[in-house]
Amino acid sequence: MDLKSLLSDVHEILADVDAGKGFDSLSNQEIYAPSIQVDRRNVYFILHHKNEKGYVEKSLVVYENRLTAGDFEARESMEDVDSTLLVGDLNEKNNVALAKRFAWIRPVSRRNYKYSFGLGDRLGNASNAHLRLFKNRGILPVLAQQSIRELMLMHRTNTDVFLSASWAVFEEGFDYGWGADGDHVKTEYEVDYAVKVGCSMITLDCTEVINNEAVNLSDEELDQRFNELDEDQKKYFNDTYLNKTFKVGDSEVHFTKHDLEESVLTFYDAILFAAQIYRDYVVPYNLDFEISMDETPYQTTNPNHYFFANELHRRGITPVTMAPRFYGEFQKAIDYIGDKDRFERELVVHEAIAEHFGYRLSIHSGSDKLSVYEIIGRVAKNGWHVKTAGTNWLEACRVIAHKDPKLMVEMYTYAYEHLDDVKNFYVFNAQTDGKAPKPETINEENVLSVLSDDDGRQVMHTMYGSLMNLKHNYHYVFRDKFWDVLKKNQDLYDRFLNIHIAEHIDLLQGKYKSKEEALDALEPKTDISKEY
Ligand SMILES: O=C(O)[C@@H](O)[C@H](O)[C@H](O)C(=O)CO
Repeated sequence: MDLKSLLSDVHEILADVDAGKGFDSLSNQEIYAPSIQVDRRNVYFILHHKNEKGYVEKSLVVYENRLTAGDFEARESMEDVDSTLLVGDLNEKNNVALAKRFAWIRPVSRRNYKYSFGLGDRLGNASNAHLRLFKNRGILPVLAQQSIRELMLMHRTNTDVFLSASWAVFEEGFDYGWGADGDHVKTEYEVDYAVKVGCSMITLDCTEVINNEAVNLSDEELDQRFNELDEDQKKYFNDTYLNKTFKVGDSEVHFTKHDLEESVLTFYDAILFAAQIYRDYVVPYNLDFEISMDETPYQTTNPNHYFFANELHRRGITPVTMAPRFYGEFQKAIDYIGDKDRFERELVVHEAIAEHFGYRLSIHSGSDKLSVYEIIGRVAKNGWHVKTAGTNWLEACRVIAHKDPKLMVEMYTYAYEHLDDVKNFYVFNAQTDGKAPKPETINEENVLSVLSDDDGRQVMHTMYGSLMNLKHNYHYVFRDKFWDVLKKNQDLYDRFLNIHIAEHIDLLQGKYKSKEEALDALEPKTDISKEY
């Protein structure tokens, strides 16, 4: 690296600051201008250098008083008067050093934000595009959001997820605030893991402690099971809820005997677990707390939701968000399935319950649900948290389908033929309905169509781990080729991400009133891949 030339770049930046100029005409165009930070006479920025392979290599440049510059790990450096100019990697040590200087590269709670959006980035290279889209939108992006399931299947660590998000925040100069979610944590071990990495939020997934048998019991069986409880428990539950109607906003929630007994037998274990995690982790670490029950096989009724929220409230617990399992199907990678009118009617009551107890609703598997975002945006007046994740991975697959269709055909074929790999991790239509495009019908000319087919999308959405970690003779079968294509086409990936997530938030924020209107406005009318 030509350090003398970099030193003149630093002096040019300082001169621009003194002259009150911006950084839009710097001599060195490898300086990524949004990353420039100037603090007194100290200067920090990220360099983008395109190497011979066509990959963008990123380096951190720091010009800081020599008495403190030792916090950073330099690849190379030089002294200049009382300062040190150094060039380093975007690694954990340098991220920690920067966080001492810029607190906003550390995640914050969603507590003070009305709108927040989960952007699970399975590959670790989507956050820059996301941040450029979220600037000035008034939505807190939860950039670091990978479930334990995704970490395990992708062979990633939460540290990697956290750092790739934090570096993107610095690089884009995004000081509005961002979140890091220990997503779908189910045990104390997983909660502790998320906390110790530095997550600002946990999504406590109660699936394992929710009793799903209760919902299938007859009234007699339910009553028999309920009457096995301690006398004082039964007295409390009956006195508090039986045949009671609770007013929440303009709505009401009524508890029949069935509602009460089903709610207790289904959720009381989960309530006690959530209360314990709250006591042992949320309070001590001042965590942003989300409770999710969206991956249970049965819908969360309005009485179920009220019961859960009220029992938390009695214990002095108010989550930031709660994720019931709403009416209808919120499956991975495809639009909402169900009666939208009934979805809206019940969402209104769920929203009233959330407002009554002081939290927001969280919409899980929120990606691609374009047909109900207008409803959610309009009904959730208290604000919303929408969580997407695998949908960004599919936009990376879109780059592959455009730039290396042969590779995409091979990946889809493998995913289709090995779909059983994920049968213990996900539940989706493509596993059973036999509608996914058959590999023998897919070729280099039509492989892109897989990403606009519901079942094809679900096959690719869930098989990310199998695809990226498959080896033959100790070599990765797809991973290295996948990354080679993606790194050479990061700009195209960023463009696809921007279009795709804009469709989500423009509908949620009411810019467009229907899925059709949003797609017509945002979906390219030509093959934009040819521009890259
Ligand atoms: O695949 C996963 O485990 C995640 O994408 C998870 O489903 C996601 O974080 C979520 O809950 C919202 O889509």
